[in-house]
Amino acid sequence: MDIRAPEQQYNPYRVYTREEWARLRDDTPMTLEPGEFDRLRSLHDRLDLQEVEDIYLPLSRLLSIYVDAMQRLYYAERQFLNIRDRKVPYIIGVAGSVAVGKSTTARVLQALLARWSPRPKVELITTDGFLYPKALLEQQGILQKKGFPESYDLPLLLSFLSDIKSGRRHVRSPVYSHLTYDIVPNEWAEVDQPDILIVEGVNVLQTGKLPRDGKAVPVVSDFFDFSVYIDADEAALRRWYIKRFLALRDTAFTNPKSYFNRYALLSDEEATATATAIWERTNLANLEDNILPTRPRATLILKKGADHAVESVALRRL
Ligand SMILES: Nc1ncnc2c1ncn2[C@@H]1O[C@H](COP(=O)(O)OP(=O)(O)O)[C@@H](O)[C@H]1O
Ligand SMILES: CC(C)(COP(=O)(O)O)[C@@H](O)C(=O)NCCC(=O)O
Repeated sequence: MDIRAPEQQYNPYRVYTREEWARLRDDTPMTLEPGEFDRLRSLHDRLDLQEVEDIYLPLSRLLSIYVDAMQRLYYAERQFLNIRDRKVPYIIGVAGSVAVGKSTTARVLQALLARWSPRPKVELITTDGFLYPKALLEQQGILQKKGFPESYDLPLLLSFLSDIKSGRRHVRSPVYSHLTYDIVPNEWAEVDQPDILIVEGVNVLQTGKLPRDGKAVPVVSDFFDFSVYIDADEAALRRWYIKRFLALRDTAFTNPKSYFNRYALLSDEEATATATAIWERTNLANLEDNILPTRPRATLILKKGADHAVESVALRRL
């Protein structure tokens, strides 16, 4: 037990206020066009010029240092071992609760990193493509646990990442549809030897239970070179989830093909009650049991305030 006062104990993270972090941008140029912000922003997330300048440009600068250093280490080791093979993709994981804004962060990073010079090939995948099909989740009685570790085809995700890291060409990932609430049959997203791959999903930092006999069991984050956890207080996440549900009721859910079409005619009060119930039963339970416990495994933690803006940044010490 560490009996030192909390302020004297070792903290694996250096923590920066938004203002301190923003200064680390240095002279990193803004490479996004004004018109791109709407395309990159998810429903109800916040993304403006200030957020990109203060948070994402310093992060892009930091990542360029990490990627460059890793490449040099990789070549040095290849020289030492006297082997020649192609360089492996650099993989960045993006984790956090449902409704925290992972998709926005992942898309902004993809856009910024793709504009480094010389232009790297930056691909993005979301882990929802590796959810089991709805029929299988129903059969196992876990449809209400969508997003929990047991709802994913983990061996398929691990073999996908292993193929990417081993330099395979045309690696395919299944595709998930929020509209049908299911995997799309016979549709694939293809990843073809990127320089950088961003892997976004609620559970990407999970380790599962490690076997007692010491047998090697890969976990998703074994394939990551860098990871970002997006954090926010539960009260804010709940509010964002409910607000998004109300917005989807008036848009996506009105499509007769939407799995949630039956919610399209709910009153504000009814929709709020339904969203609160889904939040508590599924997404809050998943946050508490499976997602939040992985936060201390991230390289970088972006903490958002009630207005979606990042208010502090924690970077793991090397
Ligand atoms: N039922 C739904 N119908 C349509 N789009 C949805 C639905 N649920 C979530 N989305 C969209 O899917 C994306 C991923 O959402 P989510 O997994 O909650 O991650 P995050 O909010 O952290 O990006 C977001 O762009 C969100 O707006
Ligand atoms: C599809 C998700 C599990 C997240 O997938 P991810 O890409 O993070 O693996 C989540 O967005 C979701 O739809 N959850 C189901 C419960 C709900 O409708 O809120």
